[in-house]
Amino acid sequence: MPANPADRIHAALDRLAGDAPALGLAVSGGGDSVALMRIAREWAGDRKLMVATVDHGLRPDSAAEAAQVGDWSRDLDLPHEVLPWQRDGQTGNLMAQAREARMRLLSDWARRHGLAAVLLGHTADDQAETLMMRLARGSGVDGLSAMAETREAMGMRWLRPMLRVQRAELRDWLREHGIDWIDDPSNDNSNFDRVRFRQAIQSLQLDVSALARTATHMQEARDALCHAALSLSKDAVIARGRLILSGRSFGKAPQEIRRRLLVAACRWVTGADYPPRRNTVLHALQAIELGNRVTLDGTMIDPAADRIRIAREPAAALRAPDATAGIWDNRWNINSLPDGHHIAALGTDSLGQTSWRQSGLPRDEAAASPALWLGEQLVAAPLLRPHPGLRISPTRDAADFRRLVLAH
Ligand SMILES: Nc1ncnc2c1ncn2[C@@H]1O[C@H](COP(=O)(O)OP(=O)(O)OP(=O)(O)O)[C@@H](O)[C@H]1O
Repeated sequence: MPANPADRIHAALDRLAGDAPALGLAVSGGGDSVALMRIAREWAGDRKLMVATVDHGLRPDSAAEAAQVGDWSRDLDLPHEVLPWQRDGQTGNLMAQAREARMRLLSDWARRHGLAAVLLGHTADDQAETLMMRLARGSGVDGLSAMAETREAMGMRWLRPMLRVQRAELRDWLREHGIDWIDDPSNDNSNFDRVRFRQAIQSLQLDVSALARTATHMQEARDALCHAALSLSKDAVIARGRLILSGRSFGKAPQEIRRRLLVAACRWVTGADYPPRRNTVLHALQAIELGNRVTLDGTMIDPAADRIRIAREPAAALRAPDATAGIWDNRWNINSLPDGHHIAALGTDSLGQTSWRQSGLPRDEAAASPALWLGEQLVAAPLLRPHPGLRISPTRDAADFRRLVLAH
């Protein structure tokens, strides 16, 4: 492995960015992202690089710091944009909100400019800290995989080409090249978990690269689990917004593989961004083993000897807001809804009873009104046959299911 951090980052950029013609750089002004900006600039050649700084407005100097990154970008002939965060009176964990807002602002910016991906300046130290924080929380293989070098989130691709380089190496590189950066005082504030873990790593003299390697081994183990779950998912059948898994191969698989498949199935049916809580999934797995019907995060799971059917839970579908066109219940594209019609759901509840409700109307009124039924049946009420004017298609297909099985 070449000793120079810049060479190693160039090699990582070759591997991760391929020949993407336009990339974004997220630069806070801290040492890591300033080094990334310089090193990516040397590497870029004919590629278009653009820089953005999110001004969270949480410290008095934040606007001046963002402007400073603008000056440094100009020196390198790179276009720069400041993205201000408008924090509209939200309460709760400020750091988590700031992180979420930063990713959202950066992904919107990157899409606006047609950028293929955004580069982030996380280092082996950030990876080691993340691993230790997750270890302390009792995380499993997924959590201990810490940060991936490439990731899709918020409709954007994120690349971390510096995960195998240590912060100290980058600081030396910056000093050697006479390059300035901004020291954020919150990086030393031990009120933050991450800072406390950083200090613990230092005081125990733990090897940051070895910790980061553990994260890489965990990623490999996770990939193997995903691969096993993917082979099992090949038996799945998709029918009218439902998934049917083969009961026989599901029953024979190890619990961790069954858990992954069930999480993916559940997310596929509902379109949820996040997986259901681990305990609720384990509870559902137990019910399946006993052959009992169970609900999980807005889905209804109906096990039988030879198949397990995962459908949208009717009560959850009925809570979805009314729609006249567009996407309904995060599952169906409704391109044309005939005049005077509205959307309703029909399904079976956990006791096997058919629910016959729609949009909160009493049954008699609902029966009298023209409605489109979605769910286990797709018909126009009260005629109980497909409405000729209806154009409707599912928002997800089998390829999306496979993507979810591999997602982390
Ligand atoms: N305000 C910001 N504007 C743009 N990008 C940011 C901002 N804050 C963080 N990032 C991006 O996320 C990465 C990781 O964030 P983190 O909070 O660990 O970094 P930092 O301590 O702010 O600064 P640095 O990593 O540059 O030393 C940064 O390297 C940078 O790519």
